[in-house]
Amino acid sequence: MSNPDDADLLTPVAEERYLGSLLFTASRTGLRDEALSALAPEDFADRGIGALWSLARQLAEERRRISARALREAAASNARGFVPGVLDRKIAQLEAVLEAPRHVESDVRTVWDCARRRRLVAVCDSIRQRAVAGDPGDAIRHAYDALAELEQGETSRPVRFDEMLDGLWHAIDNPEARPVYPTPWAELNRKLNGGLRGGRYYVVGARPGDGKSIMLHNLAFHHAQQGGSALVFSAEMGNIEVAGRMAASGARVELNELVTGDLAPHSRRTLVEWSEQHQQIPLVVDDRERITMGYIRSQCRRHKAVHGLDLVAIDYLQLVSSIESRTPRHEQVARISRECKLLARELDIVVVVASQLNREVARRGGSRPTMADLRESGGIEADADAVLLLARGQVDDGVGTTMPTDELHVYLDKNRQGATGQFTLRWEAYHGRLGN
Ligand SMILES: Nc1ncnc2c1ncn2[C@@H]1O[C@H](COP(=O)(O)OP(=O)(O)OP(=O)(O)O)[C@@H](O)[C@H]1O
Repeated sequence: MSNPDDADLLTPVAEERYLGSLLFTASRTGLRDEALSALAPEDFADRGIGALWSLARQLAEERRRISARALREAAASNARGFVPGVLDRKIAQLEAVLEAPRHVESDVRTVWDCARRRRLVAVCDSIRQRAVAGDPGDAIRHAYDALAELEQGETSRPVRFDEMLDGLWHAIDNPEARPVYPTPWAELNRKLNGGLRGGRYYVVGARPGDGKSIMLHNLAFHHAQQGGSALVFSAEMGNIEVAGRMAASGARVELNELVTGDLAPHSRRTLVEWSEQHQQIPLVVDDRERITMGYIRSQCRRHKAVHGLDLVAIDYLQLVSSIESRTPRHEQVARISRECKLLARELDIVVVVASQLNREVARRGGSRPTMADLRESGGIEADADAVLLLARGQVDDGVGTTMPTDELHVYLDKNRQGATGQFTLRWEAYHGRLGN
């Protein structure tokens, strides 16, 4: 703020005039209350005025009259403590620049605009500092994060009921404005009222080996095949392995042939043809092993800005590292889950996340998994818009043990926008796919 070019951002005159006219002359309390809720103490460049502002808010909340005397009394009883002489001078200063309350609205705008500019300048300064002194990759990620956070603060505000109704009617009359992305599975589409939607967070939970990755790969591939842009974070599996599974699934070639490289001539031909047809689909796999939500967020933002993005798949939640190494793991997982939800809302994209289940579920033997089994956090269940739990079908082999069948039971145990229920898919892991 020492740069002379920044002088306009300080706007002490507008601030003083604004607070003075608002506090001491505004007879219309509605106008005053609206202004008190529109600006926060930190929106003022002069910290003394910001402190007086928070006192005025306190008086308004207590339904007391705002006056110089009431402010002095409130300051005297405030735990933070105000220096009386300094406060008196500040109040006198405000009274000296008193103006008619008709300026209030334009002054609110001036103070608010300047506060936004100051925030933007502070963010630019921090980006510059990192660009000059830090790792360039980190600086770029920081820039994305910091600007997105700023933008989020700009756009999110409480919405009045009439505005909400306008939004609702707009959504009803323009269904194409909120696209639905069908999954490969008819029954799931029916239960989800057509398919997956932007802004929502879906969790797929299963025991190890029960098809979480297959489901995520099938979803992402299907989405990209329909022309939608998909980004898969595969901390568990390298990108060649993911490509192999997608190719086996799409071309209906045995996964074993791809894994061993021992392709029958017919399979090779099918695969060549399939590869030519699909090489341009908008699907990207990031197989970095150590990922954090910060990394995922910045990759998603960048991807969305450069290529567009509407579906992100994360395989799997418990492999996302936390930077808060001292907090208990269940709190870390709850936080990561919360951030997945925020990511979906902030970028208005589908976020699908695989999650491991607790060991308890294995000890219970054949019983089906429940949401309580989602490993390490009940937060996952609370945050998710929909929770799908997968379990291989089992039959008694006649000698006291069970054998897996070619069925995969899918339990939609949470569905924020529709009914819950259950359905069955065909287990075709040899092709890396789940069939209808
Ligand atoms: N070539 C293959 N042929 C037949 N089945 C296979 C083949 N490759 C993998 N599978 C089966 O696919 C399943 C793995 O599915 P998937 O990777 O989706 O499970 P997951 O739930 O993601 O497991 P994890 O929790 O270990 O990540 C296993 O049951 C495995 O036996």
